[in-house]
Amino acid sequence: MAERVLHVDKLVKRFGGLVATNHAELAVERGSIHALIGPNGAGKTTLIHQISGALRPDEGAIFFGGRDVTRMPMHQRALAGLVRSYQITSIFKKLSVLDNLALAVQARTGSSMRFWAPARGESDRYAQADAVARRIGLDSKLQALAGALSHGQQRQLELGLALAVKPQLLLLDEPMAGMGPDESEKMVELLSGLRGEQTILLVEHDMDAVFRLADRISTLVSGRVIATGTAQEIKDNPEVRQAYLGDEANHAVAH
Ligand SMILES: Nc1ncnc2c1ncn2[C@@H]1O[C@H](COP(=O)(O)OP(=O)(O)OP(=O)(O)O)[C@@H](O)[C@H]1O
Repeated sequence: MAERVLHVDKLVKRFGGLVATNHAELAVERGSIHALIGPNGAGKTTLIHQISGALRPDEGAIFFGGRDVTRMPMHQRALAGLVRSYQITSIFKKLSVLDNLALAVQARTGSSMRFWAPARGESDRYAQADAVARRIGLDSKLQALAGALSHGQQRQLELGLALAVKPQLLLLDEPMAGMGPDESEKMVELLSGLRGEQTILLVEHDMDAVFRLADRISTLVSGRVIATGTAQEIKDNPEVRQAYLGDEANHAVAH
């Protein structure tokens, strides 16, 4: 069995009388793209917040790289490689694509204060930034100002900023949100290209994208993970289909 990067064990989160996370179980394997789906209000955001450290669970545990991080503050989790996109760096619109990426590389290497570091440090950072630009399909836009990019390209750059930090696990919250069909398609292609080399836990409402991208899918209903499996197993699962009845996503699940 592949190594588990993340293991969520019987997690419980209550808001007053509401059980938003109900003994949720989740295991993410290294190198996989794992999607978390569920109807509106199922508790996806609440679960992701507990994994990133923004919210503290009432019961249960979260293991990251085999280490219990349940009580670890958010910034320490990020330093350990558990990174939510937008958490560490955000786009500087007046800087070029390449400069944005070089700054994100620097955020990881933490060398901003080492002004006496050899000049090679800077050329290394730019070489790494250039490599990330190619992975996110912006290698023809290296000198463009980030603010001049299209909406879809800015989302690609945001993905690049997260990748530049070299996370052990990247939490991606709705990467396709607000995108048109062409931009979504581009993002699906880029994320597919990361398969095997970047572990991703993805929350996404676009079921078509989820079914194409995810190696494994966990379905959350009323705070509980009712099923985990491949896209086909999830599509064929009667409980999942039942949970989506009446939801706009039912169409996507049923096809
Ligand atoms: N801070 C809070 N205080 C009280 N209730 C909350 C809070 N945050 C979330 N909830 C409730 O917890 C439940 C789960 O919400 P959550 O936002 O995690 O679901 P979701 O699956 O992310 O939904 P969506 O797909 O609509 O974004 C909902 O009933 C929501 O109203």
